[in-house]
Amino acid sequence: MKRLEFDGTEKRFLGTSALRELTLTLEGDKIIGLLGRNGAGKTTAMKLAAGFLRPTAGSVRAFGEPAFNSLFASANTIYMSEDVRFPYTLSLGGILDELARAYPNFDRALAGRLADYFSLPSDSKHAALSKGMQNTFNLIAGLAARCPLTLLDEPLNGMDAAVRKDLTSVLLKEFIEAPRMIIVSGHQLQGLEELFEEIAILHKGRLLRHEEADSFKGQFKKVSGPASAVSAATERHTVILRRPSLPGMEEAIVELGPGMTLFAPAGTDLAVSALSLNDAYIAATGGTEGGIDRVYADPSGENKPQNRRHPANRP
Ligand SMILES: Nc1ncnc2c1ncn2[C@@H]1O[C@H](COP(=O)(O)OP(=O)(O)OP(=O)(O)O)[C@@H](O)[C@H]1O
Repeated sequence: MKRLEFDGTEKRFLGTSALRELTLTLEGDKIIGLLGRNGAGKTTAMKLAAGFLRPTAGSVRAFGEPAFNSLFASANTIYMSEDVRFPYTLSLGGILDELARAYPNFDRALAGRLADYFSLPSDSKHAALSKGMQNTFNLIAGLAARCPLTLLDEPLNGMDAAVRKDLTSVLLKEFIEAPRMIIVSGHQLQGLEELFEEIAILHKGRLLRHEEADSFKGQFKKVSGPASAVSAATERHTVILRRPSLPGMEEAIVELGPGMTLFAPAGTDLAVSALSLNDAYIAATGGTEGGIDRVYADPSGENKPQNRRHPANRP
């Protein structure tokens, strides 16, 4: 049974198209990164998957059933984000008790231990917590529910570095302890990138990429060295960003053509290095030569991006 299927899914809000013709099938127990810049459509896709929104056109199916209005799908799905609010009258402990009643796999004891570890007192009110603490609590609750389809919308927003590091470990431990499909959205990966087996990138409401994280990452390289050597080495690839570094030197980020590789020729000063998943995804969704430096170097705006072939540059 397919866990989650978007088929020609469109979602419009009055005049805005949040998602356009999204066709994407996700299967199996794995941690999947749903990536995209601000406004790409990640939250909309997650809320459609959770059955909170009805698609304008096309369909969204979870566990083989329409996600919207399916009791079976909603009993097996949990969506968490920093915007999820709980009844004001309940304490944190009370919220965990209620969630344990709603979700059959909810590990109430573990949720309590995690809440203690992250200094979230059982008798506190959710609304009285700081933003980062609210999001920490929401993530604990979302993971302790152990739902077969777990949707975490920007789960590390607002957390300090130490909490982020701990919660990244919690996410991995939880996945190992109770394998499920965990979809994590974000525009800043904040250390989560090592967890992703698969990624889907949304860009301006459309699916830009869907593939294994390692294979995606391997398609991008950073090339730096003398300008002429950088030009020669990158001419057969899609140049995403190119900028001067030291005098006479340049650095470029390229996307390799299918089946192509790029090595620094022996005896040259050219350096070729891999990109992190975070940088590769930014490159894939950036697509303007020169990056922010171009704005400062060319105040007239006449020197428009040259790389119109890049998918991220399509209107
Ligand atoms: N309820 C709404 N009413 C009107 N427009 C909306 C609504 N929800 C989302 N949008 C629009 O749909 C588009 C996609 O928004 P969405 O929140 O899904 O993106 P996102 O990728 O999650 O962005 P971010 O990373 O900034 O949270 C945006 O242009 C947004 O303004």
